[in-house]
Amino acid sequence: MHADAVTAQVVTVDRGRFGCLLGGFEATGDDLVVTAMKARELGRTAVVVGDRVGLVGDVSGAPGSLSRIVKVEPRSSLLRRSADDTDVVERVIVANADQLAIVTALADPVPRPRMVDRCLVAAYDAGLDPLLVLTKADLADPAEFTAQYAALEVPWLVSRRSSPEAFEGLEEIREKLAGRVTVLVGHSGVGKSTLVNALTGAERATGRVNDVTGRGRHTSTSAIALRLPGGGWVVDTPGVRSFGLGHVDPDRLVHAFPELEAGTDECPRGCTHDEPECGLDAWVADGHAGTSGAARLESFRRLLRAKAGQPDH
Ligand SMILES: Nc1nc2c(ncn2[C@@H]2O[C@H](COP(=O)(O)OP(=O)(O)OP(=O)(O)O)[C@@H](O)[C@H]2O)c(=O)[nH]1
Ligand SMILES: [Zn+2]
Repeated sequence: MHADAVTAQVVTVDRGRFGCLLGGFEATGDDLVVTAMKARELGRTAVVVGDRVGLVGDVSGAPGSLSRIVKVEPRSSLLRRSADDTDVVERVIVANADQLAIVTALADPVPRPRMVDRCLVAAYDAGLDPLLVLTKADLADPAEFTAQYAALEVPWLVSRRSSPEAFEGLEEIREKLAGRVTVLVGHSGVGKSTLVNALTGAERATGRVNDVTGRGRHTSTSAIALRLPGGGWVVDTPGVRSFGLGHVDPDRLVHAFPELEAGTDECPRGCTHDEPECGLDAWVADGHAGTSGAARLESFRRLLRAKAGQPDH
């Protein structure tokens, strides 16, 4: 069936219309993005940015042309979220990414470690390598923040504005993103748009993918893929404002806290890790989880409670 389908990869989703890059992310040469809709035979199968798809029909990309997605290839990874922590219904955001860059400002707005922890859980759940990108290092010293994640061994990079138009740290960030598909998530105001513009700027000037995908017109979109001039792709997530974790099994939550996970050997059978008998308090008190162990244990327990629909205490 559909042996003649043309291979493409989804770069935008907008109200039932999918922007599909012919040849996929690896394609070189002139990018041709074709507009497509889902074929009826796909039923309720979700199609998201990053999905590798098969297209039939008009794949000319001519204005007004519309082709049909008849096939969605198996995914190597899938970034998901739920509407809130008690909602088990998941929404898929991005398929086939390699890396999740959690963009956090070091000041203005102040970093929110619990939000970072939440994103780390989403990364581990999705099978993506986490990366912390700390912006606005011109306003605050990164040392205090990075100390909190020292025990975790999550790689981190820093950027700082050195003049109204120039940023330092971009080269290291480019190197880390080169050849990979990286999803960027971050709270409003952390400088994510500034970063995306700086990273993809050269490409934008020559107007290729951005011309076709027209970022400005897609303010309602949850994700959009943009080519990096040095190879690789970034997926911006302007519409993702929260990371509900209702779909993540509580038993798997602890994997996102590797410096705590080893301590669960000391727990009673069936421990919820939020009860007086839990072995993690002693594990942290003995210093096994580093200097930020207590804060991370508190963060872990807040997530457990949020998932159980319990208020924080
Ligand atoms: N001092 C300083 N300011 C920065 C830096 N990066 C970005 N900003 C500023 O921070 C503000 C927010 O940046 P944006 O890029 O719009 O932030 P955003 O994360 O995309 O926020 P939304 O557009 O609300 O999603 C802007 O005024 C930027 O000029 C930086 O490294 N240092
Ligand atoms: Zn426990």
